[in-house]
Amino acid sequence: MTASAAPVADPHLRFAPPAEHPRDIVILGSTGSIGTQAVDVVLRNPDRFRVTALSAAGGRVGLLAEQAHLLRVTTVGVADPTRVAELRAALRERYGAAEPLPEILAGPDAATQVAGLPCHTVLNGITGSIGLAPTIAALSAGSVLALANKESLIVGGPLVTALAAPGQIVPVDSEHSALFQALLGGVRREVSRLVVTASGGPFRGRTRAQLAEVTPEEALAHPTWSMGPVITINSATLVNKGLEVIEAHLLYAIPFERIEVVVHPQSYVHSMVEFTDGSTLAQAGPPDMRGPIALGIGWPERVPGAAPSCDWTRAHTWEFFPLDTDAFPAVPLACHVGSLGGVAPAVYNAANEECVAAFLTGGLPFTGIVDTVARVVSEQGDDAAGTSLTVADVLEAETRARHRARELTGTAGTAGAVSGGASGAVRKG
Ligand SMILES: NC(=O)C1=CN([C@@H]2O[C@H](COP(=O)(O)OP(=O)(O)OC[C@H]3O[C@@H](n4cnc5c(N)ncnc54)[C@H](OP(=O)(O)O)[C@@H]3O)[C@@H](O)[C@H]2O)C=CC1
Ligand SMILES: CC(=O)[C@@H](O)[C@H](O)COP(=O)(O)O
Ligand SMILES: [Mn+2]
Repeated sequence: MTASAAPVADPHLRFAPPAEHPRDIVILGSTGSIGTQAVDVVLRNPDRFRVTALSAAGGRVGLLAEQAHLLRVTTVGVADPTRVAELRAALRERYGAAEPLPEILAGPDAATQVAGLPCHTVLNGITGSIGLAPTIAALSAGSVLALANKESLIVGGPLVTALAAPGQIVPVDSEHSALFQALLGGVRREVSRLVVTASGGPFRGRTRAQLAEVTPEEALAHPTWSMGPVITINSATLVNKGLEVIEAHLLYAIPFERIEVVVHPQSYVHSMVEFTDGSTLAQAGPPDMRGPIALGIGWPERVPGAAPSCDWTRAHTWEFFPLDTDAFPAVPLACHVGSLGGVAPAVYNAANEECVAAFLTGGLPFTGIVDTVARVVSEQGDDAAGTSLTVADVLEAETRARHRARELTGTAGTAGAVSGGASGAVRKG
């Protein structure tokens, strides 16, 4: 895959005009881990941010209604149309009888419609490749895209990078926010390597044989971050780090050979940029996503007190280890699909989303996740690899990969992925 010559995330460029306060923000996935932390950042900074619209799948309508009321939004989107009556009742309870309710958009395209509303910045905090259409809508509307939903960039690949103007995407993923900040230390031709840190997940140090019997409960116990279930399992398999290497390649137009992963169990150093003169710039802070979220929606300004800073009065140690790719082959597999390009990253991601669902429901052993993804990639990853990509290509590749993953895991006919994927509609299962 050749990344576009101009990086879509570039801290030296300002896509939007100088910030006006308060800045209008749209939050997609507002009821999730990223979304609730974003709401927290906004509520603590009412002079800087005004949220105009929210969207969610529909699993937590009480929370969604509470957020809508607290933020006084004009529009609420919900992907599952069967939850509208409950949402309206929850809104009415909070707004009282007299006050008009926000407009409700419902159905599989609700998030995409919300993403296309006029605003300064759209924060995409949806989980899974179902975030692709909203990402495209936000970019097409000319908004800044504060991107947590890495899957949309990865499955869309050159489609998304071609649509984004240089500087239009501001990363929210902690590693990519760190790279973004460290890249300010030099110009692109002076960058020699991107070094992406990985916590190593709850099973760091185990051999492949020791991974065979681990349970969903153990895999959901991330050592340093509290996140939604899909990314938490992805951190345990290191698929998250594989996705993040592709994400770094697409955001910063750096070839895979110059992107490295290093295991750093404390999750204080969020990533590093090495420059041609041998100097390395690292970005650090205690693991707290409110920092990258605030930077993503506030860029180019920093939000004072957004997240705690390091406590240098206390002795502590930061360790770094090489990645064990025998126990955790997801990262080299991701580099392989990233280099193939075309739909190969979409196949990797779609198969993984299905396998994570199968693992969480007890239908697949932990090591079966990446084994199955590798099998689906070997069968389907070369299809349309490296060719120009359309949304239809991505959706078709995803459907085939999901189908094959379900066949291989024996979950065909079940509810499937936690998020329905780029071609799906709403949260299932
Ligand atoms: N959590 C974290 O710290 C980090 C997350 N990320 C990335 O951010 C994204 C979100 O992760 P996270 O917050 O952990 O996930 P969660 O599972 O906690 O939240 C997902 C959110 O997406 C919503 N959603 C799901 N499907 C749809 C849909 N079809 N339309 C609209 N909304 C939908 C959910 O709604 P509902 O509540 O109704 O189900 C929920 O609000 C992922 O891409 C993840 O990889 C990246 C770095 C860190
Ligand atoms: C907070 C964040 O950005 C996550 O993507 C985090 O990086 C997950 O931790 P791992 O390093 O274990 O994947
Ligand atoms: Mn991350």
